[in-house]
Amino acid sequence: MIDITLNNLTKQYNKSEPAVVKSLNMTVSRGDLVALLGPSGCGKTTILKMIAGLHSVSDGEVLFDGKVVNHIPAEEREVVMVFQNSLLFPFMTVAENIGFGLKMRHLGKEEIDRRVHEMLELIQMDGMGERKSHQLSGGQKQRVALARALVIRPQVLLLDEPLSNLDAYLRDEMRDLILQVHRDFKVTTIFVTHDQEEAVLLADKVALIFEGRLHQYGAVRDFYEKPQSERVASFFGNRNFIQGICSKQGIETEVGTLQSALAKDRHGEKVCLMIRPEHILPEKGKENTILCLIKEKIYMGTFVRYRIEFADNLWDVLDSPEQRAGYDEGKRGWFTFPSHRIWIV
Ligand SMILES: Nc1ncnc2c1ncn2[C@@H]1O[C@H](COP(=O)(O)OP(=O)(O)OP(=O)(O)O)[C@@H](O)[C@H]1O
Repeated sequence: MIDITLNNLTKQYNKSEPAVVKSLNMTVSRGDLVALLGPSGCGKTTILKMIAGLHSVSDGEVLFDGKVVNHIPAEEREVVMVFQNSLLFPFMTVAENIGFGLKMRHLGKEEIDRRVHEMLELIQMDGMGERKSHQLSGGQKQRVALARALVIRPQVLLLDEPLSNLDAYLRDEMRDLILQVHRDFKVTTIFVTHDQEEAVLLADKVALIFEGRLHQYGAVRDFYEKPQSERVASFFGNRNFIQGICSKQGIETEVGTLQSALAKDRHGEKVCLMIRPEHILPEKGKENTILCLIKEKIYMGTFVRYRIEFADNLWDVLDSPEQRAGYDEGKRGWFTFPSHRIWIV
């Protein structure tokens, strides 16, 4: 296991175009499982490839355990990268595919057989070692690709969209396998994804990237509860924002004065408030109560989602399936949220 530090890491592919990764600073501690999350084209794969040594660094540094590795070639970095559609060698069996890296390192046949067998057990494909890649399902190919990467016992595992393109069942299986691998092999792991759900399902920590810049880095929970900007909150599915100005009485908004302890000591400051959908109750409360038009009501099985409108704002509310208030579409209803549930972004 090693620590990875990115120090002002920058990548500019073409001099005539802006950098695609811009002065990125972050540390992935040994044994962490980190998601690089962001929309398509924000530079995630480029970052991963610079860590792997597959792309040069335009400026800044990649450090492994405090040592700069910028000039160390990919094959000497003890890093493996598994691509989304990692191709297996079609002319080789599953076992030969998995053992390939060990053969290249000139290990003896017995040792190779033993470690390949270990890997086949790990990916629950014992007995399938003699199959060729065309005889495998998509999920099995992905597991073999992971085993082929891990068999050389790398210090760092880099994964490109590991759960994408898998149906719900295979997604859970692959997730369990990656978590097991991470635990058993104690390997520092970074994966890239554009899918917030994939990041949340798998990662301990998330690094959210927009246009090559790091916008927030930390525990998954903080992205929901303490997003650092409206953009970060929106990316995590939140649409409940309202602008206000802090005053002695609370926060003055277009729907009246809202109460929040966070407004204290911020008199006169303009703020953007966020309230999560599950923290809004469909009832008339003592404070922070708004009368809204029910634009939409959808029964989702485990919860009911209201889309509510007030003073040009469109918010989401999640309620239990028992629907305490039982508001109907097209009608008006009271909603409230406790002051400690307001977050200032
Ligand atoms: N080899 C390259 N030469 C020039 N530009 C490149 C190269 N590779 C990537 N880019 C550009 O760099 C930007 C970031 O690409 P990158 O693949 O790192 O993004 P990403 O966040 O991983 O996207 P996606 O989720 O779609 O894979 C894009 O604008 C892309 O066109």
